[in-house]
Amino acid sequence: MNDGVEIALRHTHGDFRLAVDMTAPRGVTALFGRSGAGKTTVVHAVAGLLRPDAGRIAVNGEVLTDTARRVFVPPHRRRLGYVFQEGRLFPHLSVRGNLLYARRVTGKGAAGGEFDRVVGMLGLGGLLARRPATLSGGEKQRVAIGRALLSAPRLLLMDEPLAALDDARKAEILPYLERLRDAADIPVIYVSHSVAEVARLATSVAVLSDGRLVRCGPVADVLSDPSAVRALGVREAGAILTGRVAEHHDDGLTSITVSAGQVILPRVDAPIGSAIRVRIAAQDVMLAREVPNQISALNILPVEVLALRGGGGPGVVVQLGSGTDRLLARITRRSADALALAPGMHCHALIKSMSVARWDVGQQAR
Ligand SMILES: Nc1ncnc2c1ncn2[C@@H]1O[C@H](COP(=O)(O)OP(=O)(O)OP(=O)(O)O)[C@@H](O)[C@H]1O
Repeated sequence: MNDGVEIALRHTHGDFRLAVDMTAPRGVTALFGRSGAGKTTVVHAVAGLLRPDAGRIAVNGEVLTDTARRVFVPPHRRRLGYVFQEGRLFPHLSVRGNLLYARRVTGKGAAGGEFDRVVGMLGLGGLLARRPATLSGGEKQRVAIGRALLSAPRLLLMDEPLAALDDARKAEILPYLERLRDAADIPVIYVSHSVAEVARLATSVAVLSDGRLVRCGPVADVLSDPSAVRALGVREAGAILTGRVAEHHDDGLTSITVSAGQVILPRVDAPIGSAIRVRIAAQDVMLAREVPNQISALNILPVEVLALRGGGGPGVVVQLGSGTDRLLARITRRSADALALAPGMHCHALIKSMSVARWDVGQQAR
């Protein structure tokens, strides 16, 4: 059967028109867009909370909505797990009671081994006897995710699950979401308007703008695509470097082996050999024709200019090949002209170690 979610939708809310054709493969597909882009409308259509004017939605080949054939499976029969911004746990039940709730209602759901697996994956073992009122926001969200998974869904919908949390709680829950991404064998649709979150968690990303799909594909491809920068936001734009932890140094830095060499970052809390991904913001990358000497930036990677894209303003976005990864650099047009940057040219990308935030470094299974 088809692995993933096929979404073809046409819908009008007043002046707002949604027209989306996309596939969310297995893994985490981020639905990214600014406020009002249409993300929630897509999620509601998938959940069966909205009947689109026209469209077809199928999960692993099973049709849930098909307006042409008058198919509309009601929400409660779609077997989807739904995680909202707020955990929406039952206050009168313990964490264990909340986790087992879906099973009690549907009579289906996970068997004992699955319960233990989900509790282990989300680190809920020590919380099982507690009531929701005694949990932090991040803990509540982990319970909500566990409850959704234990209803044995064929698809997990997560609608900005971190939006209500402060940065510290977000940072605490992200490693669990990474584990979920790497362990889940169902597609996950994850709504977000944070590029940093998308870079950290997504396998694929669909970028929505004004009800239209601007770009859809593997996360590393989309985040390094200069034509997606406007929709992602120029200040937030940045590409993903993948690598492995090579060495932890005594001065609080960690060396990472990447396909084009090594980069040095502030301490990465992961064992030697761990596979990691790092978001490098486009505005933190400088370019040089020659290897500069006597410069404070610790990271100098050989790169090839792949494309340049300017807008109406003084800046240009340069897409760079760095070994098998891609980077983006956002520099002034004046600098691009002074360096005579052109596709095919080899130069050097300079990245300050300290410009990479802890939040921008994530772990992945491989
Ligand atoms: N039931 C409705 N009736 C009329 N207009 C609606 C309805 N639901 C959504 N809209 C409009 O459709 C557009 C898309 O809304 P939607 O909630 O899908 O966006 P979003 O990307 O999820 O935004 P946010 O990040 O703010 O939640 C908005 O202009 C919104 O006002």
